[in-house]
Amino acid sequence: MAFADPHLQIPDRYIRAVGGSGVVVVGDGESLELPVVDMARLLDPEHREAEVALLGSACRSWGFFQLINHGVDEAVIQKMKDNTVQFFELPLEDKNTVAVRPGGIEGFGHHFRSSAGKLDWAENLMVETQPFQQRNLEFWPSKPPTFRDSIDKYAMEMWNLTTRLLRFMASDLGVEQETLLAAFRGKRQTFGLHRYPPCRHPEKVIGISPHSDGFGLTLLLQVNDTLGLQVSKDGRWHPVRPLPGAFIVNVGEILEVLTNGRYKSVFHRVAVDAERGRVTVVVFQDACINGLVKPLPELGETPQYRAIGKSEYFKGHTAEVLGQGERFIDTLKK
Ligand SMILES: O=C(O)CCC(=O)C(=O)O
Ligand SMILES: [Fe+2]
Repeated sequence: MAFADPHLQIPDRYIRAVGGSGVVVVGDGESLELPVVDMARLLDPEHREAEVALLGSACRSWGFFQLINHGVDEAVIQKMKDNTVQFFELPLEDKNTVAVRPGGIEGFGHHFRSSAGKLDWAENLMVETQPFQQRNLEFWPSKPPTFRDSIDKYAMEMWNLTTRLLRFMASDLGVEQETLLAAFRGKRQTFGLHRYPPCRHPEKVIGISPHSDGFGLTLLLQVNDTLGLQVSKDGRWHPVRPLPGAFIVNVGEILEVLTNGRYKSVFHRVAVDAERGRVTVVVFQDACINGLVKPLPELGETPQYRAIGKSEYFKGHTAEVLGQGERFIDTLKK
């Protein structure tokens, strides 16, 4: 595999003519930091109002924030981190026992390809974790032995965290909590575990090409402190400096549509480091209203997006017909 031997030439299918990790990033001094939302303050009646406003403004202006004091069981987080690292350290043949199949999404392998057919400098494991009946355990690694249990417990924690966040988002948006929760309840939850190996020429490759997330809400956990994630704001890439123990949360395209454009789903990408690998655990929470992607009725008096069926939406989102800087939901705008 290309990643294994640091002395090998970088294969052409990873090399980006333009748009490698070297492209303009804001300098250290001028870099804006992501907003930081404090769950302890959201839960404290004395600070709630101000913190809800901060959460709302983060979702409206950045589409991203860091979440501290989130209350997720630290032992469950640690197990998930350890098992993810142990899985990626397995020999390739072990990882390939859950290899992604042609045309499939779940499993281990390379999942992301730019429109020019170039590969991202990463290996990934994708598994669907909810609804329970839809779990394909054949794609859940049996090594390390505690991995399945770790995924199961982490899945539950992430759903609970999602419901906590949605309640405060509903409050910011001025909608009934239940209306927003109902759009997410019982829907798909997908895990994306990513490993970005170091690369001797990071400027020639990219860990994940620029994209905006297609589901409702994304909850990202950095397993180590290697930098890499960059968020687009005002036409420039801002490196995210993860706070110890924080989650990085971002608005997906479906949440943008549900809020009728109030919250923003923004482009982000991952740059690769020359010396250090990076591992992340990403959980995507899906949403829809009676099988449709459309604005919540309470917010959609004048809908900004036309309603579309779920399967048509996913076909559109995954099709490689969009140019750089375009999102599928922009094609739904009225
Ligand atoms: O690993 C990261 O930092 C970002 C991953 C990501 O953007 C994704 O999985 O959609
Ligand atoms: Fe993403």
